[in-house]
Amino acid sequence: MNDAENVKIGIVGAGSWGTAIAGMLGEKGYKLDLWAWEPEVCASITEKRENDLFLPGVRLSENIRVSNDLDSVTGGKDLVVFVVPSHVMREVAARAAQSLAADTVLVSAAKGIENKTHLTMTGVLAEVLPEHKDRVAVVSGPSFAAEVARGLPTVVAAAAPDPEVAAFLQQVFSTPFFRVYTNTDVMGVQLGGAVKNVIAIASGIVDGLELGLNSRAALITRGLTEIRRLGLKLGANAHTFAGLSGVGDLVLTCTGALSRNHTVGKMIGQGKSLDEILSSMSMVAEGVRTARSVYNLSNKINVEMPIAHSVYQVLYESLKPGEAVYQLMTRTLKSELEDVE
Ligand SMILES: NC(=O)c1ccc[n+]([C@@H]2O[C@H](COP(=O)([O-])OP(=O)(O)OC[C@H]3O[C@@H](n4cnc5c(N)ncnc54)[C@H](O)[C@@H]3O)[C@@H](O)[C@H]2O)c1
Ligand SMILES: O=P(O)(O)OC[C@H](O)CO
Repeated sequence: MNDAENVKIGIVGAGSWGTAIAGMLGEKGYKLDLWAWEPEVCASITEKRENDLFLPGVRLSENIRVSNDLDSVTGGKDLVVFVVPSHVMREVAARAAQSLAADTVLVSAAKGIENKTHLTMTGVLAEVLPEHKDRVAVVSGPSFAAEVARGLPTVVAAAAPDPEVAAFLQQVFSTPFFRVYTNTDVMGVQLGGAVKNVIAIASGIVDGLELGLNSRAALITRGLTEIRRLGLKLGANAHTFAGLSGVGDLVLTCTGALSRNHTVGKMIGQGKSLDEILSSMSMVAEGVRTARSVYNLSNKINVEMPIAHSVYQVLYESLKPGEAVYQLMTRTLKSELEDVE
């Protein structure tokens, strides 16, 4: 593995998060390539040094070279960071296959679970790019792009099955305002990041219905129980859910006004329809699709996830938000210690 200073980096995806990561690594001194899907994003960054579609108001380092040509961004790199929405990860990764060098480390910075396969994003990358499967990692944690872009202190986890790969990523990504902890629990780190988006929709609904702070705290706590239950069934480490990618990201997304997932939930709680909400958004709220994956996956492997199921029913089966709350509150009474391992 190349030492962290001389690493050649490609970033695939110039939405708000890919652009913020590129900006941060560019400021750190890396000369890097950034792939944008939209020609207008490419033009905006090239001409104005700003991504006015997805991260307006943030001046981007001259070290970033942006392109619509995927192969030129992924070819000959030591590290390629995939930051596209989860529903296009498979298609974009497949397009990158021919240009990737054999020893390139692949990182997912996206948060989602694929609808058809129920794979996490590193699962998708490993399936599409099998020769890289031992070098697939994830960076995840409480990190609003807009705050990272402003240089506000942020702390996340980098997880890879190989601790050396995780340590390499820690060196590459860390700055005085972006601190990275390593982990080897790739499944746990990703489940925390993906499923918190579903719980954040529920939290937004509670806020939209003006149900108060007690409700929100309860939702975060019981939401974490659901995430951990799913994670343990899928082989994750329980400690990961007490960490940055677990409770850290869950609290941020359930309480932060910057969250797209929380915003979607809030508008639903205020009476808007999902179609109406999604047609007014250019950004992705991953929890909307992940709710479907979590519903089907948890049914398949028999994991009890009542909050996540309620979100699914509100989004896709016309359950009224107030009715969902009533159903959750009147479930069979149980012991809190049932869920402690
Ligand atoms: N924005 C954040 O604060 C943040 C933080 C951490 C993780 N993430 C995760 O990063 C991932 C990317 O989200 P984002 O917030 O950067 O995106 P965004 O919502 O800001 O922008 C949408 C992105 O989707 C891309 N896109 C849409 N259709 C596409 C297609 N067919 N092919 C390729 N690209 C397509 C657009 O080019 C753009 O990059 C998501 O999984 C998200 O959960 C986001
Ligand atoms: O805006 P959201 O809801 O997609 O959340 C963004 C990040 O995942 C927060 O860590």
